[in-house]
This record gives sequence, structure tokens and C-alpha cells, in this order.
Amino acid sequence: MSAAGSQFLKAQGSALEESSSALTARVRGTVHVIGAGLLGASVGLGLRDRGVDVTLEDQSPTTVALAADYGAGRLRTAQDPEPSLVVVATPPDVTADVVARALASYPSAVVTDVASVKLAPYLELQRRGLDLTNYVGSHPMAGRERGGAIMARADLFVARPWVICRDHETPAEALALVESVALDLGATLLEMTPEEHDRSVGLVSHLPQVVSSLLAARLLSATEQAIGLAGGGLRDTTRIASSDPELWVQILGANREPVVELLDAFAQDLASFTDALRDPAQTGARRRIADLLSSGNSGVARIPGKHGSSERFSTIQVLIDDTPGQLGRLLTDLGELGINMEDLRLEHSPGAQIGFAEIAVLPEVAERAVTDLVELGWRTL
Ligand SMILES: NC(=O)C1=CN([C@@H]2O[C@H](COP(=O)(O)OP(=O)(O)OC[C@H]3O[C@@H](n4cnc5c(N)ncnc54)[C@H](O)[C@@H]3O)[C@@H](O)[C@H]2O)C=CC1
Ligand SMILES: O=C(O)C(=O)Cc1ccc(O)cc1
Repeated sequence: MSAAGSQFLKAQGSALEESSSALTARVRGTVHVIGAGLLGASVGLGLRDRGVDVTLEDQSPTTVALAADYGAGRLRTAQDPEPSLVVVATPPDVTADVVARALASYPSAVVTDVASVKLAPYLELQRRGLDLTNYVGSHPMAGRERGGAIMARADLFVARPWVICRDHETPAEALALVESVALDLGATLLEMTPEEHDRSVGLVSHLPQVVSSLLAARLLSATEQAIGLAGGGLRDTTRIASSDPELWVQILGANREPVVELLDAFAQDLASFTDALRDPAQTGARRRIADLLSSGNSGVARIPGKHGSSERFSTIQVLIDDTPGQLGRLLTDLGELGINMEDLRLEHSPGAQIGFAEIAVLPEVAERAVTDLVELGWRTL
């Protein structure tokens, strides 16, 4: 990794440093991953980095071979003993089936799943009357817009929340094993009931997905000229609109009650806002608009790591030519100037030959950073 790259990663916090530097693992025994796509192969890659023995299984022989080629684990053989832990990373609609099969095939193993919804698979497993002592549902709040082993990353879970849904019958050792995997992958642990989990992700993940997708769909009728004006605002609000529709039909369908409730409330806000804007001269209309917008300010300030923590930093904006190597050179220069980068964000418009890097630094070094960068020939805003 380049000096600049490692400086950036250092800024991401101690969890990453720990996960990438130490080769010891908390998890003991073999971990068997069923579903070797984005999530499964990422679990495999991260655990392999820590020296854990990982075996892989997928209904697609090509996917499992691909994940193994990327170094996410090896294929299970008939001689292999039972794994200590099975991680089910298949689509939500088959999760209960696959968990049930894993509990039957490996009776002494603990089984977890990483499905984005927690109540539906749990209720289905209960409905089947299975002994769920060895099952602990979980959900890492980390993902990418596209699935598949090819998109997998060992550091996908670093510094991300990982929800564990134990129930009162979950033995301490089973819980500890699932927690160990999450910690070995650099995640932070959170305990919730399946109901709490589904309501929470309905708000912070499922509603944003619907809003982002519907917003992006509005662009279909826009002219090329209008699209050419798009900037950071549109990009920020539509990033997740590239997500896989097939996966999201399953997630939203499985969590429809909380999501429909949230969408109804959102539709009311939208109607209230639209009414006020239709006739801003009516009494109280401007105040209603302002109240809704400032509620947005208060809401966004609650997002951890976004406005909360970044307010500790100053941002500097550096213009960069849209040519290969420019960003690398900037990061190297920052490293050589002894300026620690706390965060990095890139902006560039399609068609423009220039973009800018927004770099968060400690307030006490911001002024020197600008002066020194300008001296090295960089243009700042
Ligand atoms: N994509 C994301 O951003 C996130 C996804 N999740 C959850 O992780 C799980 C996996 O999602 P991804 O890795 O994104 O999907 P993916 O499509 O990349 O991988 C799923 C894999 O499961 C395999 N599979 C399907 N049915 C199977 C079966 N019956 N037996 C064995 N293998 C089977 C597929 O062939 C595929 O390789 C889903 O439950 C999803 O809700 C959780 C967090 C984030
Ligand atoms: O929504 C987010 O914040 C993501 O980063 C992507 C994502 C999608 C699905 C999940 O189950 C969990 C995370």
C-alpha cells in the first residue's frame, strides 16, 4: 500500500489498524460460509486474513470457485470435521431454509446468518418447530451497491455496526462465537431483538433505499443538459439507487410493515411540504417549509460519523486535474508535509476536466495545510 493510502486507512480508526495488523483470531475452529457472494466472500476474506480456516459453499459452483480463487476460503471436503461456526450469507428469502439445513447437517456448530431482515427468518424457523439453541441471527450494517464474490472486500465490516439478535435461550458460548467473528472482522457489536432490528433498519436503511431509488428514477425523463448540471447533492442522495433490485424486493417485502408505516409518514411530510410550497403566501406556509427544512438539519446532525464527528475537523478543498496519479500525488504531498488526513471525499462532474478533493484535517493544522499545499503548486478553494 502506498504511504498516502496507509495514511488514509490510519484515519479510519483503531479497529482497522487492529484488524489488519494482528494475525490472531478470537474465533476458534473452522468457519463454514454458505453463500459465497458479496457478504459471504467478504467474511471469508476477512477471516482468512486472520489465519482462520474458512470453507465455502454456494449453490453456484462458479461463485464458490471464484470466491476461493480470490482467497476467501476453500471448498469443504468429506474428510473435514464439523465447523465450529456456520455463517449463512444467502438471499433473505432462502435464509430460513439454509439455516434449517445447516442446523441439521452440523448439529454441534453454532449457526448465524447475515440477512438484512431478522424477524421473518426467525419466525419461519420457529414455525418449523426447530431447536434454535445453536442459532443466533445477526446483521452487519455494511454492504455495497452490487453483490457477488467479485465485489467482496476483507475490510467491508471494519468500524461498521454488527447487530446480534440473541434470545433468552442463547447459550453464552454460542453468543461469544458469533461476537468473535464480528470482532475479528473489525465490526462493532450491537444487541437488538429481531423486532427492534427490523424497525431500526426500516428507518436507517430501507426508507433511504426507497427514497433514493424513486428520486433517481425521476432522472429518466431529464434532458442530457439538465443531467450535466448534477453535482454533489444529487450524487449523495442517489448513491444507493444503484443497488440490486432483486435483493431489495426481498428485503422490502420481508420488512413491509415498518417500511409501509415509514413511507406513510414520509408521504404526509411530503404532502405538507408541497401544500406549503404551492402557496407560500398563505399564513404559516413559509414557517412550515422552514420547520421541515430545519428538522432535516437536526436529523442529519444525529448521523454518527457524518456531521457529529466531522465537526471536530476543518475541511480544505483542493482542485485536482482529472488525470491519473493526481490524487496519489496530493496524498503523498500531505503525508510528506506531516498532515494527517481524517477523511477524504472526492467530487467531479462528468465531462469536467477538473474535480476537487475535500480533505478533513484537525483545525490546528488547516491553515498550514493550505499554505504548504499552495506552495507546492496546488490550488485550493
Ligand atoms: N448486499 C449488501 O449490501 C448486504 C447484504 N446483506 C445480506 O447478506 C445476504 C447475502 O447478500 P449478498 O452477499 O449481497 O448477495 P450475493 O448475491 O452477492 O450472494 C448471495 C449468494 O448466495 C448464493 N445462494 C443463493 N441461494 C443459495 C442456497 N440456497 N444455497 C447456497 N447458496 C445460495 C448465491 O448463489 C450467491 O452467490 C443477504 O441475506 C442480504 O440481505 C447484509 C448486509 C449488506
Ligand atoms: O444501507 C447502508 O447503509 C449500506 O451501507 C448498505 C447496506 C445494504 C443492506 C444492508 O442489509 C446493510 C447495508
